[in-house]
Amino acid sequence: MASTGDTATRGRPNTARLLISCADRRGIVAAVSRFLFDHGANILDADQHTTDPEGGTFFMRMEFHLEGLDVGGPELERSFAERVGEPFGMEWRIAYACRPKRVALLVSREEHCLLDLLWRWRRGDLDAEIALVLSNHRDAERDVRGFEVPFAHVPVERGRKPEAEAAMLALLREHGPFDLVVLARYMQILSGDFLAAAGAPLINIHHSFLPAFAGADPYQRASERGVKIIGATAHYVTEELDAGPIIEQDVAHVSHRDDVPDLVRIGRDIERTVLARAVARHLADRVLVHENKTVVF
Ligand SMILES: Nc1nc2c(c(=O)[nH]1)N[C@@H](CN(C=O)c1ccc(C(=O)N[C@@H](CCC(=O)O)C(=O)O)cc1)CN2
Repeated sequence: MASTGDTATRGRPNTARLLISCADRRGIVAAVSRFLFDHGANILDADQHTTDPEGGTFFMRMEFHLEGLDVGGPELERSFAERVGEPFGMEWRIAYACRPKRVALLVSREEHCLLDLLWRWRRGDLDAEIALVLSNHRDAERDVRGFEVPFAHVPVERGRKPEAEAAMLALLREHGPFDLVVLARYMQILSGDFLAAAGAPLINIHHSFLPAFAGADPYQRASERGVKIIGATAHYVTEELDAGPIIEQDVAHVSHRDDVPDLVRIGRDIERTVLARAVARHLADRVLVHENKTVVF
């Protein structure tokens, strides 16, 4: 399992990230680099990927210094659209790293992923502002308040999930805007209406190596199947349960000697590390989604 070092997301101040996807063709890298050069940008990091040089899809991430730029953000974006974006038929955006992204965390009873993210944030290893924790239980309340983060309890009563989701959306609006909502072992299925209204992408940590054992109780089902590895998967949340674009995964070996509590215990470390990696990559604008898959730079 990789070290936690790869979850640090200290953004470079005064930089921006240009993210691009488009039909692959010759001249894209040259056009983007020339555009940035012409506007006085100093490129700090460049990465690209193509699914197929002949007719595939091209992806690019360029990180560059804003210092020395001859125009401001809005004019830069207007100029990029005219000179590069439209001629190449690009889907693109520019993310400015000047302000930390605002993050809300959702949790149910299992607190290991929540606390891991809060500890990384307090240590300065997560370049974000964690501005709200929502939970359908009160178990984490005392710990969250210890981090001086607002905590709200929104119970989900049987047959009254729409009311709970409405209350959660109101709290997200009150404490927002948010750039990301993280389901840190939040164990309620969210409706499509909630996802559409949340106002930010959502990342979930599923406690199995998807697509195996999607849904509830994956460790119980894995044990019954006699698996020799268990895993965790961080993915963007879609209306279809545990079927969103996968961002990060990892596994650990287990054996016939491990019962379900052992799998749960071993799984906790995988879950929290995988989630932290996925959140870090999202916060660093390193994840592009195409169809139901991701390109992670
Ligand atoms: N729309 C989505 N909502 C959620 C997703 C998702 O991918 N899309 N991921 C889940 C997390 N999860 C597994 O990782 C999961 C959570 C809950 C359940 C489930 O069956 N929940 C029951 C109630 C359980 C309870 O009351 O304790 C339910 O919601 O009816 C399965 C998988 C988070 N949400």
